Amino acid sequence: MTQAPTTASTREEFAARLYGLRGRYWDTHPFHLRLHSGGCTPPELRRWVANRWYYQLILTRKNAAIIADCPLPEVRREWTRRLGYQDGPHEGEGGLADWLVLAEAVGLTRAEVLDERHVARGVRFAVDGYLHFCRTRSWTEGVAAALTEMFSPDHMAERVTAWQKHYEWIDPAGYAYFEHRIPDARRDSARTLDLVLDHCVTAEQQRAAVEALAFKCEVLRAMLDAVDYGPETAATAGSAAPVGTAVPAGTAR
Ligand SMILES: O=C(O)c1cc(C(=O)O)c2c(n1)C(=O)C(=O)c1cc(C(=O)O)[nH]c1-2
Repeated sequence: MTQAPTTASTREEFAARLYGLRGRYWDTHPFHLRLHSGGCTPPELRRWVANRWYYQLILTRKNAAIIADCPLPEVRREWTRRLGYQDGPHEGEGGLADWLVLAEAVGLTRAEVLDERHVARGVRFAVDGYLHFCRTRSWTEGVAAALTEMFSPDHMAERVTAWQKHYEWIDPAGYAYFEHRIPDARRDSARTLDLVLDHCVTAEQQRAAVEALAFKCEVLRAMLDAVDYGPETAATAGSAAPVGTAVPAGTAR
């Protein structure tokens, strides 16, 4: 890792340091590459969707933690908009509801998503780690961690195109989440970057912000490592192996 500067960067230099983490974003993780090239089986695609649910679930809580630490009314007012995004104004609306529509579109039942039976332990630890980070670090670090949003719109758009091409069996109603999220993420990420550039002005604050974004990239990649590893979860560990995963005796895994 390159050494952080000991003096504060200019606004432009600091923005370049944050953008410099682009290569660590999860779009180039081997699982995403396979997913977008049509190489995933239906159960693998379902596993991705069921595990991402766990990430969606903590977003409102981590945003509330950021607000709880922030002493500035103008920032709190702005970040508060995010609190309603996943939960929506009413039952059946908002990001979580859209994610459940996606889950059904790929062949999962709501019950098996809601009871988290497919959530891999590595996904749980990574996502819980992100929530813990936002609860215990400064609000500026929490906001900086959300800057993966700068990299996400193009990746989400590519996902929709790739899935429509390679997985025609997915019900198109499932794409509502991404259709809503892509324009919002484009708009929000520009504002999030301004907040970080405006409020991280010392060398130490800027170093912490860059590290927060790097940490978030690791959280996302760790989630995919766990999804890629296979279907074992707390619900299946120690019980008979799920169909199709049995390893013949004497075969190294
Ligand atoms: O589908 C994706 O690839 C993707 C990535 C990310 C991200 O980069 O963290 C988010 C989302 N989607 C998303 O839908 C979302 O609401 C979101 C919120 C945040 C955040 O950290 O505050 N990231 C993301």
